[in-house]
Amino acid sequence: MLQAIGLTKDYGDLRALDTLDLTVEAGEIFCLLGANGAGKTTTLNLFLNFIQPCAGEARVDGIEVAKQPTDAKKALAYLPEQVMLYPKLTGFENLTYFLELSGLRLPESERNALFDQVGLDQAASRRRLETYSKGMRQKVALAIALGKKAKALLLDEPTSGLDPRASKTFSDLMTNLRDQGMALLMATHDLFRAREMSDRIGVMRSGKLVGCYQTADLTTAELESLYLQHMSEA
Ligand SMILES: Nc1ncnc2c1ncn2[C@@H]1O[C@H](COP(=O)(O)OP(=O)(O)OP(=O)(O)O)[C@@H](O)[C@H]1O
Repeated sequence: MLQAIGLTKDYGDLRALDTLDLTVEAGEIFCLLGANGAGKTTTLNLFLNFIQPCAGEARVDGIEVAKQPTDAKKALAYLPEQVMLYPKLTGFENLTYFLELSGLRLPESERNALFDQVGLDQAASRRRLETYSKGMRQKVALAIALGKKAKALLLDEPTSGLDPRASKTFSDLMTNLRDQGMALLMATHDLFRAREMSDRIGVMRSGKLVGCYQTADLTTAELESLYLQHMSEA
């Protein structure tokens, strides 16, 4: 569903992403780990067409992002570290507005059902977004993604700033989306949650994918040890 083929991005002399080859299948959660500046956000930004590759391709559902950005975008949803929604509108109004921007007019019952799916109760969905916690704002963004029937979800540092309970709720939601067939690519520093929710984990360093692991084969301690080993390699 998500495919990077020799994907490369330079900023002047700096190679921010170096010939990345990566596939995330439908029904899979792939977590990208790596130190600050390793190239995780650059990877997401290339899939989102926020930036252009210097070489290689990013593909979404077989569509080359740089060549057909509008079509690629239809299949994608994005959850940035800080969800950008309208603070003066309610969660429900935000959902309605963003779905309409995507050309979707769903009956109220279906919009309510989207909030049920992400675990935001109806009373809360009628409150202004400025009163929401980070976890609640994420739920609105996920309801929008579900409403759009996005096939793939890109996430940047989604669990930073979430308390342990909200983080666990978030993790359960992600595995639920995965089980519905969505492909999820997540940049994170949260080894514990990455280990808990993902199917595969990639470790990036200096723009390169230096390790790729099946999560089921690893304990959190083993993952941490592997991660530190990669970070200490010159
Ligand atoms: N617009 C830009 N101009 C110049 N350099 C950039 C730009 N955006 C990113 N970089 C550089 O590209 C490299 C990769 O950055 P990127 O944001 O992808 O890292 P990251 O792995 O997401 O880090 P973090 O964990 O801090 O979010 C870094 O060295 C960064 O300074």
